[in-house]
Amino acid sequence: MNTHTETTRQASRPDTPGPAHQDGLIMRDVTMLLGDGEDTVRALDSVHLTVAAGEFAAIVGPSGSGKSSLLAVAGGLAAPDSGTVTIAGRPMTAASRRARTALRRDLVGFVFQSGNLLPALTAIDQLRLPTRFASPGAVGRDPMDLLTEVGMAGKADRRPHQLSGGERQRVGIARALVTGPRLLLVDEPTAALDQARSRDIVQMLARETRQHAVATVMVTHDTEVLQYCDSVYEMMDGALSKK
Ligand SMILES: Nc1ncnc2c1ncn2[C@@H]1O[C@H](COP(=O)(O)OP(=O)(O)OP(=O)(O)O)[C@@H](O)[C@H]1O
Repeated sequence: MNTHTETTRQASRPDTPGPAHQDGLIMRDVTMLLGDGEDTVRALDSVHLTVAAGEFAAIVGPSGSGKSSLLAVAGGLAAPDSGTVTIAGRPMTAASRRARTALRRDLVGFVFQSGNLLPALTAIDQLRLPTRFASPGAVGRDPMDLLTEVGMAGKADRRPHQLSGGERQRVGIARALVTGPRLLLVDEPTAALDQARSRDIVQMLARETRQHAVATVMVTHDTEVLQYCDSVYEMMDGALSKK
């Protein structure tokens, strides 16, 4: 546990203390329709999901069942047709589009399938970039400390093409964590990795989630890594149920 970061976080966000679940993600009765006319799809159908700070939740389900839609709405990238989304006590769905963008920047980290790194930047600069856009007073983490934590300190000056798939994913995860998010949304992090590297990456996500009290939601097709998660949900035709 990074005591300094935790203390600073409490001190700088006096409006969000309380039970751990209030510090995490709460989705209540969330419905989102996509498409129009006869082609309308209920991408999310009355979804309820609570992920506490420090909890690592996994979402599985067939292609087209609504998993990406769920991540998009949870992270404030898309607005649902009805229902509410709260992150660390902040109501995302009640916020204007502009306010939602600011909340997303301060509260949410995204990790994509292949790391999604910028080709021209070194590993350390991938982490420095988001800290430049953070709100004044935002609680961030030191880029080099974080690279060390994910085992990438020795390759801080390498660009993405000089890294393996697993190493790129480590940098992508570190980048998502550098602004000190309260919610981490992870989309198929092991899709391009072999089994051993997949385990390493998911174990690292589990450790980061607990040590830094982040609420983490990971979409995965990889049932092998579910053993490292605290809760597992299944998405089916837009409806979410606990497994
Ligand atoms: N822009 C859109 N317009 C209309 N329908 C859409 C749109 N985007 C997605 N959909 C539909 O919404 C449903 C949910 O899609 P979503 O991408 O959330 O599923 P998914 O579970 O993430 O799939 P995958 O595992 O293949 O990524 C699908 O039926 C999809 O065809």
